[in-house]
Amino acid sequence: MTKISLTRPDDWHLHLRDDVAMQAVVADTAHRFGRAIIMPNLKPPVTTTEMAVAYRQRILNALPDGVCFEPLMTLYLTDNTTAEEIAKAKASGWVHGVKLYPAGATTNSDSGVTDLANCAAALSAMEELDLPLLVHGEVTNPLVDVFDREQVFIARHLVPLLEKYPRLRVVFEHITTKQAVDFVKAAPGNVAATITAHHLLYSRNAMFAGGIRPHMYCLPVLKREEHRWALIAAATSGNPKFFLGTDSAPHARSAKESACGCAGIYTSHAAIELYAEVFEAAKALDKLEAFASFYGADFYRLPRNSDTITLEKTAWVVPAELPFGDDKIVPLRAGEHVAWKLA
Ligand SMILES: NC(=O)N[C@@H](CC(=O)O)C(=O)O
Ligand SMILES: [Zn+2]
Ligand SMILES: [Zn+2]
Repeated sequence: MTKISLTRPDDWHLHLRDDVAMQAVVADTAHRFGRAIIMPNLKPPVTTTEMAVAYRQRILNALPDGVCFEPLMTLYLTDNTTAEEIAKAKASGWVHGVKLYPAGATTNSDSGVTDLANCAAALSAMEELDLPLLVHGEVTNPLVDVFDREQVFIARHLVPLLEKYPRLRVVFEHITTKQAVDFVKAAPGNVAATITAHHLLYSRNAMFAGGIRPHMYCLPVLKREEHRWALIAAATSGNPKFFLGTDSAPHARSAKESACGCAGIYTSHAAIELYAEVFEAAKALDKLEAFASFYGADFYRLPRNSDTITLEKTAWVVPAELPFGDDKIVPLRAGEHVAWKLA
């Protein structure tokens, strides 16, 4: 196969940042995807509907002329999020989910939730109003091994959460383990998961290939090869609970190449192309469209896109770096080939 057309995909997990950083990256997403779920972990975080609506407008203002792209906004859940704020978010029509960051789990999660018990009113309101909870599913206990934090989160937090709020729609974001795949498969229909391109393409070996590779560091951290196989099997299975979410998370080169480098991998410049590589290698290109363009929209109860994109099997070289305000981003595959190209 040398060319494929698919319904325009959506990205169900994306970091666009703000200001000049956003200006540098938003076109990469908007050229490929019709919509994206925009993560709220700005500084300060997007904790109110008012902030989300203002952020949405800044995203629209940053779009290149003539490009049609719909940012789907989210709120950042804190210990203090009220049921009133949830009602406001739902009523606005612009907010499509509320993001749970366990405090300290990842980039800009300092204002995140310290104990889910503090969020009872907000979670009840979300269940009642049918506003999905989007979860960064890792425990933060420093005694838990960093490679086990996702599987421990399932048992300690996700299972009790779904017992308490059985009708709450939950997206387990950027899953990285076989345990997460098994959990989502066995869960009822109100539970789904996003899977990134980098967790489908790389195992943790990639972080240490010939030396330490800060641009391959993200959270949840890359896992063993056997987990990657489980993710590929889930993504290519045709199970509508698994859909595309890049978690493209740009950081300045200087912040990544540091004694304490930031977590996050930038993939928006080649996002759908990278997924095409995975699906082709798994001999499942026929499953790509539903994973990328149907299942997420269905879960979020939004119409599927009606236009299409075309990918060609033409290798191209990713630039060594991309502009990022005063700094640069080192994108995934910098200086290396990507097998598919957006026509
Ligand atoms: N994925 C990452 O490694 N980083 C994300 C945060 C997140 O999604 O956890 C970021 O905002 O940089
Ligand atoms: Zn996360
Ligand atoms: Zn993320």
